Amino acid sequence: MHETSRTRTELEAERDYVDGLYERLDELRAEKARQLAEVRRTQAAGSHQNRSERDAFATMYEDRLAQLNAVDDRLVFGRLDLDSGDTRYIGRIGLSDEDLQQLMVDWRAPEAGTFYQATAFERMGVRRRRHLMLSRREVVAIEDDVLDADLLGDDASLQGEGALLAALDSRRTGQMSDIVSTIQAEQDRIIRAPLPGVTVVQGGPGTGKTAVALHRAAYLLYTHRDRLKSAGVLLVGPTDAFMRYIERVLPSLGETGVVMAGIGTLMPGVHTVPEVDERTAAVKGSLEMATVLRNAVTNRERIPAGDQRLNVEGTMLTLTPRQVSRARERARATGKPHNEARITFVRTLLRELTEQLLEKLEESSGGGNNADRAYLAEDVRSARDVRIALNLVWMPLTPQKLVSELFARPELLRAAAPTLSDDELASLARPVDAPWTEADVPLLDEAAELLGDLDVSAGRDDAARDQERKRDLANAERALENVNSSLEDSGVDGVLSAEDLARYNEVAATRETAADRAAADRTWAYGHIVVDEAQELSPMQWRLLMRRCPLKSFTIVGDIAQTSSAAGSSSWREALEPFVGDRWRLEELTVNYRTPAQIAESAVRMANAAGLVVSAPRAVREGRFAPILETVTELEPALAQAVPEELAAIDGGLLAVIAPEAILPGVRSALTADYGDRVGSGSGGPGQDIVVISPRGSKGLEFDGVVILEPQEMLDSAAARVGDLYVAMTRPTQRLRVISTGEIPAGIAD
Ligand SMILES: Nc1ncnc2c1ncn2[C@@H]1O[C@H](COP(=O)(O)OP(=O)(O)OP(=O)(O)O)[C@@H](O)[C@H]1O
Repeated sequence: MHETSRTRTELEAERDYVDGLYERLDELRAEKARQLAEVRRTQAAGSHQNRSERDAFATMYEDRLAQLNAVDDRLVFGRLDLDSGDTRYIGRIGLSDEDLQQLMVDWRAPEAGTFYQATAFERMGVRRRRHLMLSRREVVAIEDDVLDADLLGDDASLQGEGALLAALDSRRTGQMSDIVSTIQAEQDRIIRAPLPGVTVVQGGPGTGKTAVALHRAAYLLYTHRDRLKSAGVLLVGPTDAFMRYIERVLPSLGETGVVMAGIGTLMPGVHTVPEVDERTAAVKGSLEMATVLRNAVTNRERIPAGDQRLNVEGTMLTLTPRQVSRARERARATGKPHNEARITFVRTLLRELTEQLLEKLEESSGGGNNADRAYLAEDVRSARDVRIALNLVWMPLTPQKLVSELFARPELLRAAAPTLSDDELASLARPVDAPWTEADVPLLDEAAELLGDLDVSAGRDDAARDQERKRDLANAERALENVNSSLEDSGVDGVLSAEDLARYNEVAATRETAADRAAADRTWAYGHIVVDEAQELSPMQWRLLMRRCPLKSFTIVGDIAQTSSAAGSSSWREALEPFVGDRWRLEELTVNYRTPAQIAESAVRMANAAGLVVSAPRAVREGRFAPILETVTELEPALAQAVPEELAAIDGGLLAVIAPEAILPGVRSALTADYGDRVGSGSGGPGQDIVVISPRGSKGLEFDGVVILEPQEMLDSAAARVGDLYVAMTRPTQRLRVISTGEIPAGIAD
């Protein structure tokens, strides 16, 4: 048969099959919608238990429906033809027909692994791998990798090259998209790495670290559902702009159970601003702060200088330093945090003061006093003098109060931080009502650990919640016996467990998702944590994250060469050693999927010339445009000329103007004057095709075109790091233009 007509017939056959898959998807959606409507209709009636069961089902159907709706785009993307003669379709979720015959395998399932891993050298039972490219619901192209050594050319390392290059060349939207159809073998190995332990993924710019981190989160939730579902997975990124950039990827993979948080948002209820002063960030980020905070807390458990006279209902009692000191020892011996140990402290002193009151009253009445001890204890407890005296020596504290007063009162800070230099102390000083910064979050978290629960009655709430959960679980088990069969979902996921249903029950009761609850609870212990741009984390931030995952199950992705925070790391070993010793494994990503070779090479030359050693990944694309370098006398006219030219060259794509922090406001207002609402920040919003951003703000993001202003300034300014310019230069997917009123930094040109 003629080649093109053969391809046409194949294409038609694939279209038919894919039509069938969408039909099945629509059927399942209709079924879920019907079940949901039915449950809602009967919701009002019945006993409390019946109602909560129905709520649970309603929530579950809503979740399933949302999942089915999320996978419409590029539902299926691959097909494997196996040595056994079987054919297997790979897609975003698993689908089976009514007779439970498998129609499509979930990309995360073990049987789908070969789609990403098989090569001509190690075929893994695969004869042919086919990539299906869809536009809406229609197959528009197919591309085959024939894994038969005789038929192959030299380079077998890129899988589905056509599909991959099409994905890489597509215009950027300001929102990251998933790469599920073109995951490459070295990425897949990391995505499917075992759950336990710490996996560090080091990779240069554009090697897909963020993509891998997100797909790994989805893979882990799918594969280790039982272990991770209730504990959840936390994904931490550097900035809110970055979190917005990646927020749609997981839903498009059908996952809603991941808590995504910027590192500055991990203290519930505390809103933060960036820490602008590098020196302050470095001091706050160092592990010494853990000791400083411990000292700050113990210094707030004071011994008064002399005896205190306390008036209790007209009788004068004496509180001696020795009494306070003994009570403090007892309280500290409980090993509890400050606020909780305070109960022992107060109880001990109240008992002693009550004793004293009793003695005094007996003395004054000649031994004949028979006042009820309980009454006297109450008198002591409620006496104003007593309350003030006890509070002065052992004040109940919130983390916010401890930290804000520590930084606002030099004498407190000096006493708590004897090892910090005057400069370091000065960098921490600030007014008591200053806004919280991102670097304060781990300090507040540390303080919360040292202080414990302020409202000790919260302990009772926890107990009540536990009790309720046990009851939910028992109800769920009973309910499941009756209805398990109706839960079978014809192939979309498996059968629910009692735990599942209990979780849905809880969720239904509180009307929030498990992820919401986790995000709102500072002490939530996650089953796994994925950290992106991890090189930026300070030791104190690491310490916080380690606390959030007692199992120490982490995926850590980053690039040491891109570190820009003064508090960040210069080696993975140094960053992780204090927490996990050498118990971590290193994986590397070596291919740059974003930046064309001409631009990537220029960035590497610049970094090397400035003394930064970078791992230089191999760029997948040559690129059509060499970087444009301009030395000008005045910046503004040069920018005014460059922007329209670049916009035209990227033909409706997204353009970033990356400038040093100091000139950013001027650049923004100049561009806003010309382009109005089209100018945005971060990765841009709807209708925005120009963003103005600092090098650090651009971290993790990407754009079709990038204009860098004053590159030398990015290297020279007080807080500058070579990594800043390196990050800026590696953001474009198509074009780079560098404009400078001074020298163009060495290495950028050939
Ligand atoms: N296998 C792949 N198929 C298609 N696109 C890919 C693949 N791997 C990576 N990409 C694309 O390459 C670009 C860079 O990926 P990503 O942002 O994850 O890289 P990164 O290593 O986190 O980069 P950086 O460290 O510079 O922020 C993204 O547009 C991503 O979608």
